[in-house]
Amino acid sequence: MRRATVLGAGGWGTAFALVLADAGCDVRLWARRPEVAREVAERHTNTAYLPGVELPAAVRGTADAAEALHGADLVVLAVPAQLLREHLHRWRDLLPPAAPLVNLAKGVEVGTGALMADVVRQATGADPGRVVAVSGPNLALEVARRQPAATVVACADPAAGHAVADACTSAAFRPYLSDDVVGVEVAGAVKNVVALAVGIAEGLGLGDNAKAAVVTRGLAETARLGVALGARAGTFAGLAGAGDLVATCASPLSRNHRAGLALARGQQVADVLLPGQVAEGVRSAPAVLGLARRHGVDMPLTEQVVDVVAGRRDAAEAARALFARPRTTDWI
Ligand SMILES: NC(=O)c1ccc[n+]([C@@H]2O[C@H](COP(=O)([O-])OP(=O)(O)OC[C@H]3O[C@@H](n4cnc5c(N)ncnc54)[C@H](O)[C@@H]3O)[C@@H](O)[C@H]2O)c1
Ligand SMILES: O=P(O)(O)OC[C@H](O)CO
Repeated sequence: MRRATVLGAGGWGTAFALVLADAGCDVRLWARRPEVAREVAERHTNTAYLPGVELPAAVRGTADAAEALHGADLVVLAVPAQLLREHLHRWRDLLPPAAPLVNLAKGVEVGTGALMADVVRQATGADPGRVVAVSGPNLALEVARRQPAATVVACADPAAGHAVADACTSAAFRPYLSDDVVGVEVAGAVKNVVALAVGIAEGLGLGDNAKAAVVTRGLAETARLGVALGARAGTFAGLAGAGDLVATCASPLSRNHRAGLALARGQQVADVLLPGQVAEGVRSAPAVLGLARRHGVDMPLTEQVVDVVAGRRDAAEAARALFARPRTTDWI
């Protein structure tokens, strides 16, 4: 039995811990708040993030990072994107030297424009072959309820990718492998921005044709950015690209989708999230746009989302501005 440590006990960290346990791993789940760690350890639940879900006995909760990381064969990072670097600095000396470091966060770092795998490498000094990204259409509550889901495990080193995929393959969770870490991470980060745009379109009552246009043009600008950063275009047609967009943009479970709806209705994003929950697109959107501008990539949807989130432009005006753009070519 492999020993896995999940650092971060929000919705996805906890659901992924359940998947690892179902796949036969012995799992330590680190929670920042001692009361969450205690609830996981004593009652096998994390009701704040995954109501109605019972965790397997093989998932053990702790608020002590040293205890969580001792002897780990696999380390899963499940903290929000903007908090990843500072947490890794804190944990650096506790990380087992050879264990793969698996990032679950979907975002771009504000200030540096770094993708999460770069943050992991920079903050830990880990070799790129040890850094793994897991991303796909994986709404945490569905995964925790063991509703079937597929994902992408991306790593520059196929052996590390296979080891991580083995550790998280269960009857209801099916990983696909990739070596396109940049593509998988760009797809995951930008889909949150596109989901905000879809939520905004829905909140404005624009209809399904408009939402389909936002999803498709959103995917086109995601792929443009990814390719400029060295990703393969095909990655964006896969689970981490089109797959995750379909799930996130269609589901009321998506926090980014709900946040977009709130913005269109003039509500605050915080009004539609649970305390401590994150809608990563809100913080990452300006970082995505900054990255795109540095690489000369046009991202008109992201540009409008950034302005709406910042309160510089109202949602209806943003939709009109997109329709008033000069005609362009379909894909990509
Ligand atoms: N929830 C999903 O369905 C899902 C699926 C795939 C990927 N993800 C990604 O996984 C990452 C983690 O999301 P999640 O859904 O597990 O989180 P969540 O939104 O359910 O909870 C937020 C997490 O951040 C922690 N947190 C909040 N403020 C903090 C602070 N100041 N310092 C330290 N920790 C703090 C909370 O304790 C909690 O663990 C995100 O990047 C998200 O995009 C989420
Ligand atoms: O709830 P969201 O919007 O963060 O989306 C969750 C996952 O990323 C879906 O794959």
